[in-house]
Amino acid sequence: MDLVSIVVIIQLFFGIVIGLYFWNLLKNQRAGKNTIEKESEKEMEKLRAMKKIALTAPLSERVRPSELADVIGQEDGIQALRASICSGNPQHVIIYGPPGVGKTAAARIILEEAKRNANSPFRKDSPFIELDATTARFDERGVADPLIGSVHDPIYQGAGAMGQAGIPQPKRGAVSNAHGGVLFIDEIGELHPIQMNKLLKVLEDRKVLYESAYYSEENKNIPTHIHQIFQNGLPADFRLIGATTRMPEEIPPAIRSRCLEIFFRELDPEEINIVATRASSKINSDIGEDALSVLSSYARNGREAVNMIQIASSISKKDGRNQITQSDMEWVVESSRLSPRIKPVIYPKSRIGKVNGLAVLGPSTGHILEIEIMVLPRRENGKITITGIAEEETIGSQSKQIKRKSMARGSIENVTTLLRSLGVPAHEYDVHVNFPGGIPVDGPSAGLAMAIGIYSSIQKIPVKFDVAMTGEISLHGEVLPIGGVLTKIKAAKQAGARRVIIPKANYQAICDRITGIDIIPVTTFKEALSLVLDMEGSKIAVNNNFRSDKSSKSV
Ligand SMILES: Nc1ncnc2c1ncn2[C@@H]1O[C@H](COP(=O)(O)OP(=O)(O)OP(=O)(O)O)[C@@H](O)[C@H]1O
Repeated sequence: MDLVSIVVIIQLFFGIVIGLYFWNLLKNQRAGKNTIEKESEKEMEKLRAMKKIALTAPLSERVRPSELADVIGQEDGIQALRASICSGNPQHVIIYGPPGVGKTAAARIILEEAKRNANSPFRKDSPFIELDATTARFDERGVADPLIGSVHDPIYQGAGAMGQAGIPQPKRGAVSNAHGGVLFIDEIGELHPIQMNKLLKVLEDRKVLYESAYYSEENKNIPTHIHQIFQNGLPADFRLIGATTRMPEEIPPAIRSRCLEIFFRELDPEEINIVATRASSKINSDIGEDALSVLSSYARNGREAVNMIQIASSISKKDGRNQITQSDMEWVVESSRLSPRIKPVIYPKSRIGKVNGLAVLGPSTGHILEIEIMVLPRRENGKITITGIAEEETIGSQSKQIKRKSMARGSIENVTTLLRSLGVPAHEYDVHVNFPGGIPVDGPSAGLAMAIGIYSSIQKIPVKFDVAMTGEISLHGEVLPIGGVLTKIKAAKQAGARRVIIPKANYQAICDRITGIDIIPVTTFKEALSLVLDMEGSKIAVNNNFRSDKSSKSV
């Protein structure tokens, strides 16, 4: 055998070995593919079977408002939402409000309403993308970010054909999915500060810019669309609607300044009843007045009302009835351990050292705040005790927080100095100011009420029972503006006050439209004093006082 034949045989041998190797590889690949296909077919079968099973939709879904008119009691908020989203130039929006009062419901409907306006930049197919900030977790390395999107680098397993070719692949996030439409972020106040900063950048640029160490402009393997995305960004031009149960001060100022701020309020019992009646009719149940009255004294919001109806109707239907009775509802209250909704009302009699202050709880819920003050002749230096307030408060955003001494405490020191300067010897007394009711009060807006209360206690003149008041007080006796004045006026009216004293600087044209309560703007403490002291009651009070407390000093 010559050398050539040997080489040919060796070549043939290696040819056969290599051929067998690739044939085997191909066979394995085919077998693998077949197995995957078979496996996938089995899983698809299971999925199809799962899809056929469906329980009835929860009542909360069946009664979800489908148009804005179905959202009860939020007329002011909805008007503002319409103005900001349905115009020819829609704005970003943040909706503040307590839980379960229709924020999400209204946000879900508003885009459809905007599309009906011929001048709206939203198109018929503009998307509505929803994201819950409490679950939108992200990876600090940018591997996965449901809000902004991320880059799938070729180092990751399962990067597919592109990954094997060393190509980084941008993955769209909610901001790009919402391009041309609305991005609704529920609980926007819970967004991680890094995500919030990235969102601000997207709002500014109206596109998302991606980076990857694996991207190179020179890489000819990278497809054109990926070059485009890395070089020009991925479009993300949308209008943001954020919803939050937090207070405006807790939301980063940078996002607030880019958004129109809208407030949804707590529903009152009559509105809760409307939500509940609609919910029961959706499930073909009747509900009587007495059952409704139990429901509305416990349900604090629309969601709670719907849930209570759902449970009560299950009980009645189990007994073969279509009528939800009072005892069904009482059973729901009892078994769910619900505590009654307290409706604060003013005390019906003028008293010394008792003043109706006003507070805002949460972003848009007002409360009447009975403040009680007692003065006793001082033992030493004139002690000031203040109870029922927050001892210190935290201000700022998640990224930067500052703790400071309670402003209510600081404000009472201003009050006693002011009273001394007006010739009222507050320093000759130990003063105790109490905010009963278990709500930790804070902020300077009770200053006016405290000053009136201390004056009343020292001079033994009762404060009119049907007047409520709010305002910060300066050392020179000016009544300074405060926040949430409209919410406070409504709370005063609901509690039965006939007059409400507010700082003049807070008076707005809208106040003229509020009926059922006199709104009196003041600029000074003295002005307020002349309006709220019950001089009629004072003679009786002074006489009583001398009988009961001979040791207290008369001034
Ligand atoms: N003002 C309302 N009018 C009619 N139905 C309401 C209203 N508020 C709440 N509901 C009912 O309660 C359900 C929950 O309301 P929704 O999710 O809109 O509240 P939310 O304010 O967004 O609360 P959260 O802050 O907890 O998300 C709605 O689907 C609806 O059935």
